[in-house]
Amino acid sequence: MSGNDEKRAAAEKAALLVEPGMKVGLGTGSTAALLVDALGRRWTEGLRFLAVATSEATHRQAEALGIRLATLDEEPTLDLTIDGADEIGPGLALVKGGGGALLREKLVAAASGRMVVIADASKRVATLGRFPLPIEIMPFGAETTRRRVASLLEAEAGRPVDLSLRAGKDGAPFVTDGQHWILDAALGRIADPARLAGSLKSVLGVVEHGLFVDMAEAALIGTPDGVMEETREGQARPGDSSTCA
Ligand SMILES: O=C(CO)[C@H](O)[C@H](O)COP(=O)(O)O
Repeated sequence: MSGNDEKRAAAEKAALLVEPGMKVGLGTGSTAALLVDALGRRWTEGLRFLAVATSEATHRQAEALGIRLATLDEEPTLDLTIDGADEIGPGLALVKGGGGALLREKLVAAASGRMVVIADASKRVATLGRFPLPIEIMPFGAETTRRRVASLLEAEAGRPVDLSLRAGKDGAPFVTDGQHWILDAALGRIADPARLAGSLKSVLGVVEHGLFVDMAEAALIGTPDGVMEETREGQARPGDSSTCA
């Protein structure tokens, strides 16, 4: 089974969690795109629900499939958000933001009764930090913010941390849907995600970071042996989407 097959299997399983009349947050990224495709097929078959997208890209995809969409301001309370992740660590702590949508992803997940993560098996890690941590910052005074973040991370890691401004395809800074920029921090290991999350939030100029702690309730992870469901408490079992509540 390839990584893409694993993503697809997890996404198809998660699509079965959506029930008639639900208000659903739709994530961003290649795994979330497979979910939106699966939900588009369910919509064609007659399932009716309301969706809030976590990015302009997901909004466009869902709109093209005919799925009914609202903004988070129109629907500030959602039943369920299903989203991908760059890393899934113990307690379902996540690193997200590889696709640059972390701010809207966090706002939508926080407005949801539950968040379910979908991913291929490569995303499961014993300790977060192998994937560079995205940190969304204000473009104004970006260099001053970068220096503040660098000194915080150096103090946390006990060594200088490589902190790069994410570039878009044209080489200019990558601009998020919220018109912000992103720093990617190569931490290697995040010993205490909750503590780092709190520290980063207090840095002037930081808009948001890609650590999602105590947000995901369950993960559906595609593996060569099928989709495994993991809960925040760490129980893993073969995925039965009907029990993923
Ligand atoms: O956080 C995200 C986007 O901001 C994505 O969920 C994350 O990058 C995973 O993407 P993919 O499903 O393509 O591996």
